[in-house]
Amino acid sequence: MFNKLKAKLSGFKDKIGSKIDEKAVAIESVEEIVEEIVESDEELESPVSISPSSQEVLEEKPEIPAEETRTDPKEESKTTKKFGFAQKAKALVFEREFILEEDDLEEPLWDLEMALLESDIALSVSEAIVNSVKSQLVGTRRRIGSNTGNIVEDALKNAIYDVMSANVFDLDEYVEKAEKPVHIVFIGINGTGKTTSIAKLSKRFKDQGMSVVVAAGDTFRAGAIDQLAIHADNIGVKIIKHQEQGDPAAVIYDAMQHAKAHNVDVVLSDTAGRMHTNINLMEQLKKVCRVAPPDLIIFVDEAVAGNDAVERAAQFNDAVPISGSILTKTDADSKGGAAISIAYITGKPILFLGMGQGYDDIRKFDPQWFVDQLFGE
Ligand SMILES: Nc1nc2c(ncn2[C@@H]2O[C@H](COP(=O)(O)OP(=O)(O)OP(=O)(O)O)[C@@H](O)[C@H]2O)c(=O)[nH]1
Repeated sequence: MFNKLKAKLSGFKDKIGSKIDEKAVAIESVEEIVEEIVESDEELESPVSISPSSQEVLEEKPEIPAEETRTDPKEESKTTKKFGFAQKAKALVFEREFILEEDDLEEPLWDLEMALLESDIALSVSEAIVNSVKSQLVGTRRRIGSNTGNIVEDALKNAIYDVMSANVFDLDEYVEKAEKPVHIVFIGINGTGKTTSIAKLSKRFKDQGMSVVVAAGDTFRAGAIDQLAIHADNIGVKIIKHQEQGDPAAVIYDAMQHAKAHNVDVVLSDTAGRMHTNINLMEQLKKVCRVAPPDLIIFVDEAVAGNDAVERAAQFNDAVPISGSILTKTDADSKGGAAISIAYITGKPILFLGMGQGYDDIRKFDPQWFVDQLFGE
């Protein structure tokens, strides 16, 4: 997953890491070391070992408050047991520090932006990431340990996390608290994985102890109703269906009536795949939303479509405001562009990632997990 993007980010990290090494200068500083709190008399009598972080230790004896010397020995013992004190020493440490100027980063940042664009990350998102990395790295005096790569990695992680975590939304929490039945409509173009995602989420809700009905609102594509019926049968959830070419709004309305009559928790409505440019089908979608108003509209597209998926999400969002997206086929996506861009561009969060064809191959989206994947082994 995302292997090409990982390699590109790693290349940037190495480049800036070498630049930092080039610019870093050694500095000396005195550091106060406070050793562990001494808890008892016995420990007080034994010498306390100090392991300074560098060559020279400037000694400093433990300080005992003057009035303690006047107290009864038993009381003193109690006092030290109760409060203890810290063993202190000062060490002369050698560290390195650096300041990166804008000039130092100009070329690597340009390369980073190109790498992000080649990974199908939308232009405005690439710019946001590059600007964030720049503002984190340029101009501030920073001290470094031995690993310069961590400084760059942290800057990249922060930048990518920020663009991905727009309006994070917890679907499980929403469904748990919402008035039932919760109605979720799935939209998107053909073949991106709407039906499969409905099947995966049906199983997920069922595993959480909820009752689920699926509505076969894709009356347009031959075989779509049967496909959903097979999933429903495999998972053990009820399906509401009409004839092919029937009115999807009527099917979905019936599914909601059934759910209300039988205290069903969640209704997941399939719809026919459509291009956002197909005016008739978009009108049909609006009709579905009028007749059986959804609590949530989830846009489904495939991660492998990259920028196209992001543009489609934005256009669908203009037609019928989406609540969030599911990106499918991330198991086959080496670029990661759609996953990184879609929340930033639509202002609506990614809710789940499809990661395979099995019913359990769905993962609740967590931007931190995603960012960690990009820098993991
Ligand atoms: N590798 C992989 N394949 C997936 C994933 N999600 C769906 N698919 C496959 O993508 C193909 C299309 O999935 P569907 O669920 O039929 O797509 P759809 O959007 O309902 O298609 P239409 O009914 O034509 O609108 C199927 O072969 C799925 O098994 C995924 O996360 N990973």
